[in-house]
Amino acid sequence: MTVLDEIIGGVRDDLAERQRRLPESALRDRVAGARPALDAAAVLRDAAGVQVIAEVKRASPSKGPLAAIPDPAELAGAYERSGAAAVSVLTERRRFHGSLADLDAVRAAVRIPVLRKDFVVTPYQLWEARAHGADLVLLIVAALDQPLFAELTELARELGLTVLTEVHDEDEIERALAVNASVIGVNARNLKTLEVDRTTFARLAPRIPPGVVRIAESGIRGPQDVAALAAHGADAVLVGEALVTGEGGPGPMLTALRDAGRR
Ligand SMILES: O=P(O)(O)OC[C@@H](O)[C@@H](O)c1c[nH]c2ccccc12
Repeated sequence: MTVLDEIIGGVRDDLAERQRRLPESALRDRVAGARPALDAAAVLRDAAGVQVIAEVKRASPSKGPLAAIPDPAELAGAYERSGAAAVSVLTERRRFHGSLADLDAVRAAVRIPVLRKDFVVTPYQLWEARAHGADLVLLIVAALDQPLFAELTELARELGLTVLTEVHDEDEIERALAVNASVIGVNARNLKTLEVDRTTFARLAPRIPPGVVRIAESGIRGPQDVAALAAHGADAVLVGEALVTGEGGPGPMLTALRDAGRR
């Protein structure tokens, strides 16, 4: 059993509990009354430089607790003021200490696109994402078989959500392209082993066709890493730990990351 399998087991248990409390039909009603999702793909590609998706991240399976983040809305506001293109909110509870309440708080606090970052394995979670104001949703190819991945991609699009399709090898890029993924995130962390390989983006980026938004995810420590990823064609970077643990708050680090990604 991999770490990913273990995480998904917990996600399914928590999900069953939420589904008992709130039927999908109630979520659908909420979605019908929600304001439409923002066009996030357009925001993530900007000729002026590498865009930063800043993550609200309290903890991770690999590092344990990172930051308490008592007020996610305040952190997200700081991200927005410091020039983040989008905010990622981890909603997984057991390993990342996140929640849909965090997503609600962040959604209410910022005008930029918001990503629901979780281990999505059922349509219900996509309805949840939209009902709670997400513009983007993460789909992890390694967590899904191809028919389910295709089904979730299609439903997400119907809901107006931009899919950030996460891959970590060549085979997964092929699977992403088979469903016409428009935004691909290359995760330097292998979710089955939790190991980070910082050469992953440089190796895989050439396999992603032009026209697809290319995002480098995980293990970005500071400006030097962003400069290297920019040279390898990253449109955006997804950063958690370096922002939530940075001295002097997230602002200075975010500014430095953006400066390093200028073109
Ligand atoms: O904290 P980091 O190393 O900057 O990583 C952020 C983000 O890439 C990471 O949280 C992440 C990427 N893909 C995921 C999938 C699930 C949970 C978390 C993730």
